[in-house]
Amino acid sequence: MTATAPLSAAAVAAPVPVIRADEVSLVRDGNVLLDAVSLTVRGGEHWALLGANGAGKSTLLGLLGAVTHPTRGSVEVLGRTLGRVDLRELRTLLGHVNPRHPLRSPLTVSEVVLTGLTNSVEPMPRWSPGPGQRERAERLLKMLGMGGKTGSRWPALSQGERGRTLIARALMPQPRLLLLDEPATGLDLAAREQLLDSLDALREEHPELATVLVTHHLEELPASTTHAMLLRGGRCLASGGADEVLTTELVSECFGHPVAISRTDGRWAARARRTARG
Ligand SMILES: Nc1ncnc2c1ncn2[C@@H]1O[C@H](COP(=O)(O)OP(=O)(O)OP(=O)(O)O)[C@@H](O)[C@H]1O
Repeated sequence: MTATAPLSAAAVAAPVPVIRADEVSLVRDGNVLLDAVSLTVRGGEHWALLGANGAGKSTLLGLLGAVTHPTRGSVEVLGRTLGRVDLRELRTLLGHVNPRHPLRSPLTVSEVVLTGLTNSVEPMPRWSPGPGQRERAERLLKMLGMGGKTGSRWPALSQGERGRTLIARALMPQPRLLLLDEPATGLDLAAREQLLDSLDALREEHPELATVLVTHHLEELPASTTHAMLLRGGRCLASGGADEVLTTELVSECFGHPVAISRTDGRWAARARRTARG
């Protein structure tokens, strides 16, 4: 397989990692935003990317989503090296959910989801979806708990409903990897739980799909999370199986604060550790 061969169904089915970032560094204006970070994500793996504000989580997500190029190191998507292949082609394999989706017009939920096929914010002029595509949009919305809202208009949606609509939109081109940047931020308790249930359902229905989810809060991790990476100051502090990485010791070091981590019914929680008062 050469780096420049066109993507084929056979290549997509090949047992190569969905994404492999090898010692990636990113320098902007002389600042090292990421320093030699390596991450390999395989089909069916669900990664949590955690770290304090400014740790480099969104920067790494941008590299994984083929939005930015590394200053050093390499990123391979299904064995194709970023910078050597057509980015537009690679991006169809990567669903990126941006919570700041810049949509202004009052599209319906179904219309927003269908823009995932043209990778545009607004519907493309002179493009209309086929019946199979409409049916897929409806099916995804139903799986994400939005089946009763397909005709609702974007400006009238709650933040949680928008988030789930954007996940359905990102899934339209059948990506191999879904990148989720703080999907639960700003959601109330019920909306967060609905989102996490939807992510668990999605992962069950699409066992080949890989995901990388950025968050600050362990409570925002779905129970189906399999792996985790902790970033601190642009460096990888720990990376591997979720239960090996999401420990009291490592998470405390990552956030520079003593916390105690627990896991109940598959879900994680963090609380500050009490320090002895003198
Ligand atoms: N274009 C840029 N030029 C210079 N510095 C940048 C640029 N983009 C981001 N940074 C800096 O890089 C660091 C990492 O930013 P990034 O957004 O990746 O962090 P994050 O972990 O996602 O943070 P947060 O949790 O606050 O969203 C921050 O200190 C940020 O100020």
